[in-house]
Amino acid sequence: MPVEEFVAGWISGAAGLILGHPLDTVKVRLQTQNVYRGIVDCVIKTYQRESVLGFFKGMSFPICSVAVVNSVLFGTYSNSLLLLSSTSHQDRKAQPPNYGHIFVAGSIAGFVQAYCLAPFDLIKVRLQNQTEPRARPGVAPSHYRGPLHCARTILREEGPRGLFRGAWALVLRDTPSLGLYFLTYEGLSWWLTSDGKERGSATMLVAGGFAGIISWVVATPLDVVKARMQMDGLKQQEYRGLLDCMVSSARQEGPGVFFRGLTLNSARAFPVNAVTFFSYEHLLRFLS
Ligand SMILES: C[N+](C)(C)CCCC[C@H](N)C(=O)O
Repeated sequence: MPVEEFVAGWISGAAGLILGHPLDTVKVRLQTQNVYRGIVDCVIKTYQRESVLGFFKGMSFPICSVAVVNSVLFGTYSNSLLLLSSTSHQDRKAQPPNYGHIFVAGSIAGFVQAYCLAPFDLIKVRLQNQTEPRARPGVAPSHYRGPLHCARTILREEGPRGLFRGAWALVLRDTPSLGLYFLTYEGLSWWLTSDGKERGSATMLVAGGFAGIISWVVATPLDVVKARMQMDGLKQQEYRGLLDCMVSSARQEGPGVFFRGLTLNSARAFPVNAVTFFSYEHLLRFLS
């Protein structure tokens, strides 16, 4: 089993994550809280109340978890593709990709990583949604004091299943959209590289960026549902399940609700995934 794919997946994921986190925080807030008039309003309010640090809330944990999640994603993808098409990373460069295999391998990887991601993502979303300024003497502390405290509190208040709230929405979001993610990346890379040539750095950046945008566009409706399900249960439970969350969100706020965060997801997706694939490919060359 090629281990270097896991290592490359981990490091490249971390690079992308740091770059995209501030935009991710703004997105999560817009998706789950109805107090902002738009992106600019949310940025200004966050900055005024919480300073630059507000945008980095909930980041320390994903930095650790990305090690697990992204290496599971890229490792499962490569190894599934190896099983399906019996070609290794090196051989695949030489022949045209089988897009069916790529989509299936990406979807399997998406399914597996969604389960690993679920608790980490839930904690991230809960912390990002705490809009209180940093704790000071005299000011009541936030409900969650940090990632571990958040995990313990959820376990106590909502039980172990609480940590997997929204997990189904996450699995549904990630299974097809990660299939599409790898499909776009491989397709565009193949198209941009002339016959017999090595894949160039610019190709990796462009193909990675577009893979990110396309997969996020497809994933955004379920991303909204997922974020709402994850926040549910904090005060009192509002939704009876995934379908109920979809129907009542659409009824109360119109179908446009499913596209909340689309602009931000896409703006964040390009640089994040350009850097992710670029560093992934270069690390693989270096490691193998
Ligand atoms: C499948 N979905 C679109 C949800 C995510 C795909 C991209 C994953 C990347 N780590 C990122 O955060 O952009």
